[in-house]
Amino acid sequence: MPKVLISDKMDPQAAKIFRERGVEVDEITGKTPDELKAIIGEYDGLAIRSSTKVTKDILSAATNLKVVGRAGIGVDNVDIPAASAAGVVVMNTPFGNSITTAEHAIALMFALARDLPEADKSTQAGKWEKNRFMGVEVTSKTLGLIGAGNIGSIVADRALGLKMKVVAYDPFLTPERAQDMGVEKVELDQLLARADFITLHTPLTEQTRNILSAENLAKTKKGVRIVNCARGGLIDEAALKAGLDSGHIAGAALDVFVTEPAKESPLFGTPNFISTPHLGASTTEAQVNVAIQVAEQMADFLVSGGVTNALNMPSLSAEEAPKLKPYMALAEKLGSLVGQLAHDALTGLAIEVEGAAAELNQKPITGAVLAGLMRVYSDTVNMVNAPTLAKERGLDVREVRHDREGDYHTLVRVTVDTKAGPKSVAGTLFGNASPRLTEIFGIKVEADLDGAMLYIVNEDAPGFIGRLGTTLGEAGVNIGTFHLGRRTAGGEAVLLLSVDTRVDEALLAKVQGLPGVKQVKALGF
Ligand SMILES: NC(=O)c1ccc[n+]([C@@H]2O[C@H](COP(=O)([O-])OP(=O)(O)OC[C@H]3O[C@@H](n4cnc5c(N)ncnc54)[C@H](O)[C@@H]3O)[C@@H](O)[C@H]2O)c1
Ligand SMILES: O=C(O)[C@H](O)COP(=O)(O)O
Repeated sequence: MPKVLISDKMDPQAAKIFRERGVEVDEITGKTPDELKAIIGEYDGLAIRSSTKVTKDILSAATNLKVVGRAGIGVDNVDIPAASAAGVVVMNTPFGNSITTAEHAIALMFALARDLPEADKSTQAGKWEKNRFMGVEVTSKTLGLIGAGNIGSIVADRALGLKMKVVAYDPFLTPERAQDMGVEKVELDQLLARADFITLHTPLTEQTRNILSAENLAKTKKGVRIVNCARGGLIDEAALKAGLDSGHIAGAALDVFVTEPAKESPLFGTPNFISTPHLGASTTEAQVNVAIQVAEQMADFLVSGGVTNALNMPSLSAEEAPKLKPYMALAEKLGSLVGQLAHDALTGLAIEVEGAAAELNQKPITGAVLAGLMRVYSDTVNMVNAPTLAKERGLDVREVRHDREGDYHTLVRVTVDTKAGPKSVAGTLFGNASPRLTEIFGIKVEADLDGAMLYIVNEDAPGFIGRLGTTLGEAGVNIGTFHLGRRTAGGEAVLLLSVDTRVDEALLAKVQGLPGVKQVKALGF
């Protein structure tokens, strides 16, 4: 039974779903990094929000970990390259809290427009300062959206409903999408110059860090009001404070800070500054949504291999997973075979599918080939880290899908580019379930690739098989299965034997010494 740790506060629906789906679950929140490190080795899955930091150090102790599930959107608290290198899938729930966060941005915009927190404080202090608070309308004002993805587009929709004009800066926003959204796509400088309100909705990346820098804040319209419900670090907090103090910025509302929890900040106490403690996603509805989604996605992965919303692996639905499973086994065996026989000076490889295989999602097949192939270099390789390892080695990976009838109802072929030219192996599924090799380096041979095997290339000549059988027999090695193929009668032949005991170096040398033997190699699957 797979075991998951929920390490941040999550709606109880998550634990309920894990248990219903046959996953054991512990809910232990508030652990320090050292405490988490001490227990993480027990778990196959880790379900988090934004508090738990999944660092390289934590991952180094996570010896059983297969998946990190983020009940929410931002994954900047997860070291994704380190997770990928450790073969851990990282998934999030990209839509579950979008409406809630967009509503928080709109709420903060209104709070700024009418100075609601301060008005509330003064009223409850018995001051009744009716003449102190003079707000602004949002109707007909220009809202500048920085980032027009899921949340930004919901904010735009709500703002248009409030009769605002919306301009958006997002380099990935197409003109067609902007038109559909009813917003005007602009450059950042135009947005800064025109917006009465600015809301930020981008992830924190090297491109977006300090996107509202001192220089950019100076380009904003005097009296601008700024809302950040995305990520701390998008705004230079010191420059924001200076802009509020000088009166150039009429108000700012931050839900997120460079350092969280933000127990102190120069911004605290600044007039016209409002803050909330990273509450963007904190509604009952959003928390139920993300808890259900993360538990379903993680359980799908741990129980049936389905992959949804992964950031470091292609998607694979829970319905596709069982169909693809035998193909992934075949692909991994073919990758492993070429890896064991032809891994020297590889520059690239092509993975071709035809027949029934061509109707499936090819990405998991490619991932499995790479996992099998890269295992020659590292025994901690799996489908998550294999593509990165292949990239690091500069391998050119090509996927080809053939729309043609071949000799087999379904076929996967792996061709590696070697110094000696392309070398190809192919395989099919017997009974749609059982992987079978059909061709090795241009020679037709039908073989199971299973357990300990011997690969022998020899000259096709009478008496060889007898001599080989005697040599192995005298060494106490029992032959399980025996598969033979040849290029031409009397030409080059290939033998694939499964053996019940490991063939040691001394015996390999003996076989290599038999007349007509060109190559001998012990294989393992
Ligand atoms: N405060 C909270 O509690 C809370 C809740 C949910 C999400 N968030 C955060 O809100 C942000 C947006 O989430 P989303 O779901 O809309 O993400 P999204 O991926 O759907 O949208 C992000 C948008 O930013 C755009 N973008 C990327 N680089 C850009 C750049 N350099 N300049 C301008 N635009 C750029 C992308 O093209 C994309 O359209 C994320 O940082 C997320 O972590 C915060
Ligand atoms: O990216 C997100 O989903 C938000 O920042 C929400 O974070 P939280 O789950 O800690 O509330």
